Amino acid sequence: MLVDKVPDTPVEVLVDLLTKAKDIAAACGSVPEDLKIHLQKALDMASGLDDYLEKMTTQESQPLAELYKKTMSHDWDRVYEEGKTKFRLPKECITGHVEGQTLKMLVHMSHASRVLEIGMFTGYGALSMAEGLPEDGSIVACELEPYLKEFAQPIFDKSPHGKKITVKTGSAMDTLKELAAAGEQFDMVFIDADKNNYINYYNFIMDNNLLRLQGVICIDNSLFKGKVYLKDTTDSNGLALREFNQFVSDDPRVEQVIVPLRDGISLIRRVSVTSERSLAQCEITDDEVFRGVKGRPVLDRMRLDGKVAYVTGGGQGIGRAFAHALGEAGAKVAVVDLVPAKAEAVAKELFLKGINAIPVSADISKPDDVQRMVDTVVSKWGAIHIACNNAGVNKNSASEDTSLEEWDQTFGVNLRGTFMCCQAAGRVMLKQGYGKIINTASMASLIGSSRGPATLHQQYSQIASKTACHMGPAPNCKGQSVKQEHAVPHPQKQLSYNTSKAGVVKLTQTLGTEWIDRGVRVNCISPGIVDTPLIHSEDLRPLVQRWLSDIPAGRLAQVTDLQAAVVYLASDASDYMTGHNLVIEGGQSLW
Ligand SMILES: C[S@@+](CC[C@H](N)C(=O)[O-])C[C@H]1O[C@@H](n2cnc3c(N)ncnc32)[C@H](O)[C@@H]1O
Repeated sequence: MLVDKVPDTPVEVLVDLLTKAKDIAAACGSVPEDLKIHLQKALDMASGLDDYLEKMTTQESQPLAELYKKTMSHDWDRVYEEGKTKFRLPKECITGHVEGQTLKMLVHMSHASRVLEIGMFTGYGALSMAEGLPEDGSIVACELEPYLKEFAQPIFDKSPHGKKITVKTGSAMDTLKELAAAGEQFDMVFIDADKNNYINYYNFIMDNNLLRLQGVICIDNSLFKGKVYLKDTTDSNGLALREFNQFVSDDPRVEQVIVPLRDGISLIRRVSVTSERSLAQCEITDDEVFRGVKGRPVLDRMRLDGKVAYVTGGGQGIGRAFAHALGEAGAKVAVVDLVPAKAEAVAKELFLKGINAIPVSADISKPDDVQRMVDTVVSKWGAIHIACNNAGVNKNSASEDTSLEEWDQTFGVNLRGTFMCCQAAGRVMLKQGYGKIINTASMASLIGSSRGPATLHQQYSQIASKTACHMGPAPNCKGQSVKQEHAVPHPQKQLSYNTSKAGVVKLTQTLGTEWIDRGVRVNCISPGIVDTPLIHSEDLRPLVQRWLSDIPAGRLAQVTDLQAAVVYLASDASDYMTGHNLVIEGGQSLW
């Protein structure tokens, strides 16, 4: 702790008072030794706290360290005397390391993507929060003094996170009015400016819905050196904060806690509008639309916390994306793949992200492997709530040349294998009285091949015969709905694949209706052409242009385009959906 500092927090005031008391005691011969020892212990206790917090808090980034140094070494009195700032700004205004890290973590933990700061000073808090934001997150920082924007900007520019910060100079209240008029909303608001206006900022934010549902307001200096609770306080800022804290504590729209970190940080959370206190004040239709089903707003109903899932073909491509999506939504995930190393690699990725995951190797065309997979998951986690049957193979050949071997192999995995997985997982789910099965079908279930000019057709047949891949759907063919004279040649000839995927849809529809009354929903996802490394091979590159011309969305699907669908179908939000084929193909099947 800096001894020459003006005491700025309750602990610093305490240290100051204890130091003075200790010095007096030391100078006075009649003070009992015990009292001196206790004074020293109290001083050690108080003076050690901030240093310890400082040391144990994750080190600040280089740009933040630079910003702190630049702020502390700047001659703020001179700046004021030269008329560059309207007010004399004490360098102690800065939030600093521990508080900056706290703000950054709050941004992270609240999953905020839009932040509002009222009172930026040299931007330490703004940059700390920016570091906690996702790449496309943003902060609006309000600051009265234009000089401070110029001061902070060069360091913002050095940080990869600086571009997330927009500084609005001028009166914060004017900026708030501007933001409200533009319909802006924020996930987190940090109020750290003129203390006597806190109550006005707070009320304006709440009354104009500048704070999102489930948003958080953080208030700096809410203990104001202890003056908020000391009886002899006459300081106008201390009194303003005291009144503010009381006002928030009585406000039925929110709940709050004051964390005694540094000079106090209040955390204020909008409570659900469905709280009895709030409801008493207005007339509303009090039903599940208003309150949410079981009190859960729609996005919460897509959470999968506590659920157990497996994903076959989880070692790469679509299956890997599904495994990540289900895990991110809260499920434990068994990553199943034919190739043990692939299952292990993806399970490891999930584990690194804090998701409980296990690898399972299984060939889903083999009944014993399928049963072992299901038994492994049940013995590990006691249930299967989500069965994601995604593994598949794709082979290409002209129908007149398709061998029975190719047909059987394709059906063995895509249809027979998917059936075996549905049956084995379904038996567990029927016993549980609950389950979500999501099969991967394909756009191929909807559309068929069309013929182009012979030369192109032959050329593409050769190229496309190399598109066979083990997992997930591969490129498909022209929609039946398109008249032949407009048809653009589509090269892939994959009768067995198309037919097997049409079978997956029928399997899904049949199981989906047969099992729904026992709590098991069965749906499938039909992806269009998915952008995989395979598609970018030299051989296949010429085909991509042709495919693109048939996709209204103007691009191939990314595996991430499919992730929300699997989470939705795995969640309670889709409980009334069964036997459905959810087609995600950028509109291709409609052209
Ligand atoms: C305590 S400092 C902010 C510290 C800052 N949050 C940080 O992270 O270091 C308060 C800032 O609020 C600004 N301020 C005071 N009154 C204001 C107002 N009415 N509108 C906008 N900014 C204001 C001051 O110029 C000062 O820079």
